[in-house]
Amino acid sequence: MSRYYSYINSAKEIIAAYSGLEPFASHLKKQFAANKKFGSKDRKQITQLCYCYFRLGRSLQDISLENKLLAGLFLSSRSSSDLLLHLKPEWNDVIEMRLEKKLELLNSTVNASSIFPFTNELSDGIDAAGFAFSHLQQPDLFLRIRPGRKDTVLHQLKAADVSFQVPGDNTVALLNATKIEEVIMLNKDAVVQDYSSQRVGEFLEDLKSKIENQKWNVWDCCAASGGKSIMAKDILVDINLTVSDVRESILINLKKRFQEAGIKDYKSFIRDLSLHSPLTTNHSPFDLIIADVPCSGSGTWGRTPEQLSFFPSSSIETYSALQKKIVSNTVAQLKSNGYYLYITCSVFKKENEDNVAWMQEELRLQLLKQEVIKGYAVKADTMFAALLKKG
Ligand SMILES: C[S@@+](CC[C@H](N)C(=O)[O-])C[C@H]1O[C@@H](n2cnc3c(N)ncnc32)[C@H](O)[C@@H]1O
Repeated sequence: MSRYYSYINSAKEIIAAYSGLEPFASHLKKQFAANKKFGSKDRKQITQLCYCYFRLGRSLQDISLENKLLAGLFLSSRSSSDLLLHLKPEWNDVIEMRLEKKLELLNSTVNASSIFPFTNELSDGIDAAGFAFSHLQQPDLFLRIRPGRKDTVLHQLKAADVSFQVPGDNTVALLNATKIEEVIMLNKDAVVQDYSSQRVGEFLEDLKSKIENQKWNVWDCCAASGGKSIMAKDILVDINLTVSDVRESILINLKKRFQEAGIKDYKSFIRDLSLHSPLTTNHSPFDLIIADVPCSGSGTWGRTPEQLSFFPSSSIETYSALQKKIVSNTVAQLKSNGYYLYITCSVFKKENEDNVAWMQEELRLQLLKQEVIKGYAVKADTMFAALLKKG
C-alpha cells in the first residue's frame, strides 16, 4: 500500500475513534502518542486530512469516508499537495481554482447549512453563506502589539524572515504554524490575540474619554489567562485591576503571563459566578466589569471544526442560561453609573442580542452600543460585544 493510502486509512481510524467528548486536538495527541510509528511528516499529513474533513461539517454524508477526506482536502487547500497529486491528480491540477468552481466540479451539494447546521440561530447581520464557507479555511494567528513595541516587533519578524501582514495599526497576521514564541518576547512585546478579540478594544477606547480624575476599579470576572485584562491595562492604563475565574489552573497561567507582561499590581480570586453568593473584594464596587463569558465558541469553530459535527443544539440554551446567571450575579458589584462590557465569541443570537435585551429588561441596564465583530472575511474569529451602563 502506498504511504498516501496509509495516511487515508490512519485518518479514517482516528476519526472513527473520536466521540466528540474532548477537543479533537487532544484526541489526536493521544492517538499519535499511542502509535509511535508516525514520524512528524506523517503526523502533519494525517492531521491536515482530519481537520479538512471536519471543515465540511455535515456535508457529503452520502459518499465514502475516504472520498470525503479527499474532498475536504481539495476544498480546503489552495496549493498543491503530494497526497492529492498521487490519489486525485485531476483535482491537484486545479487546486488554485475558486471555491465555487471546485464545488461545481465535485457535482455534490455542499451548502451553508450542510457545513454550519445552525444558520437559523445566527445573530443579525451575519452573512450565513460567507460565515459557513469560511470554515473551509484555517484562520490566521494574530498578534496584538503592545504600546510602544511596534518597531521592535516588526524588526524581529523581519530579521527572522517570518512571513506576515499588518491588517490593523497594531495587529499582525501570521500563518498558523509560525513558531512565534521563538521570534518575539511574547506578552512583553506582543500578545497572541485574535483580530476580532483585539477589536473589542474599540469599546475600551470609547470608555477612555469617560475616565476623569479618579482611578477606575475594573473587574475582569471571567479572566482566563488574562487576554482582555492585558488589553484593558494597555488601553485604560492607570486602573485598579481585579481578575477572577472559576478555574484555578487558568489563573496560574494568568499570573505567569502578567509577570511577562510587567503587570504587578492586581487582585485575583477564584469564584464560580453562576452561584449566587455574597461577594466583596477590596476594590468593589466597580466602575467597569468586563464579562467575557463562557459560551458556545461558535465564532471560533474555524479553529475547532469538529464542533460543526458534534456541537449539540441544546447547548445554546444551556450557555445562554449560564451567561444570564453570571451577569446577574456580577452586575450587583457594579457602581451606579458604572459600565458593563459583555463579550462572547459566539455567533448565536440567544447568547448575544437576546441576552442583551434581557439585561435591559430584567437588570435595567442601559445599552450604549452592541456589535457583532465579524472575522470570517479576514481569517479571524467572529465575536460579539455590548457596552451597557447601570443607571
Ligand atoms: C471566554 S473565556 C475568557 C477569555 C479571556 N477573557 C481572554 O480574553 O483570554 C471564559 C472564561 O470563563 C470561565 N468560566 C466558566 N464558567 C464560569 C463560572 N461559572 N464562573 C466564573 N468563570 C467561569 C472559564 O473558566 C473561562 O476561562
